[in-house]
Amino acid sequence: MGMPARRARPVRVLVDMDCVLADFEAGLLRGFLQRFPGEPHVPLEERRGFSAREQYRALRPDLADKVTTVFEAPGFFLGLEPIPGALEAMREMNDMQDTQVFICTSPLMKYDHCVTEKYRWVEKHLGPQFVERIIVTRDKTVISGDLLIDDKEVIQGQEETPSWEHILFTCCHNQHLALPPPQRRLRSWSDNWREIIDSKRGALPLDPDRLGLPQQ
Ligand SMILES: O=c1ccn([C@@H]2O[C@H](COP(=O)(O)O)[C@@H](O)[C@H]2O)c(=O)[nH]1
Ligand SMILES: [Mg+2]
Repeated sequence: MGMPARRARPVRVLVDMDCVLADFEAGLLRGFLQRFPGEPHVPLEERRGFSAREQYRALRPDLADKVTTVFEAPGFFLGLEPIPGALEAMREMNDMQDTQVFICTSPLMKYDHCVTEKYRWVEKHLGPQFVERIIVTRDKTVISGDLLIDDKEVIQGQEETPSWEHILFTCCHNQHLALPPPQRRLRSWSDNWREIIDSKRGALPLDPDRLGLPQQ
């Protein structure tokens, strides 16, 4: 008979929203061109660095505030298109055994529309079961997880050694970066995200059931 089966701890995956699930960069460029036709802009192939605001500032100082008005406007976050393959990947990940999925996203400081629209976006594209999985935080380092899939090249906060491994999700603004080993990339949702999740299973405390070892 033996002892009741004990399961291994699930792998907890934190998935960023802007540029990973929702196409922030394409929405921003589209909105900028509509709002400020005739002004210089940064084509997606030329985006460098996380902050669009700073790159527009470098192009011409007054463009920093102009580009910011685009992503602070009502309807901006709700209107973003899903990143190709993201919704299917999230549903599949959520159905995987021994896997917990959370959406981990940072709000704007000017949060009026951003926060509610992020919730509405998730409900619209992924459904209410994912709304329960939203974590909104300006500091992702204090959230515990095994993996954080995020397009931001450097993620810093109060916790110097976050529990998660940061997987850099490729986006126009980070595609040129050479990553310091052993940092890993996910090039798109067609890339090997399942393998990355499975690579974390070996690092978890071993399940005696699966090894045939006596349980304590
Ligand atoms: O130039 C920019 C570009 C983006 N933002 C905001 O940062 C967060 C990104 O959140 P993540 O969770 O890291 O994806 C989002 O609120 C963007 O609007 C910015 O402030 N300036
Ligand atoms: Mg992001």
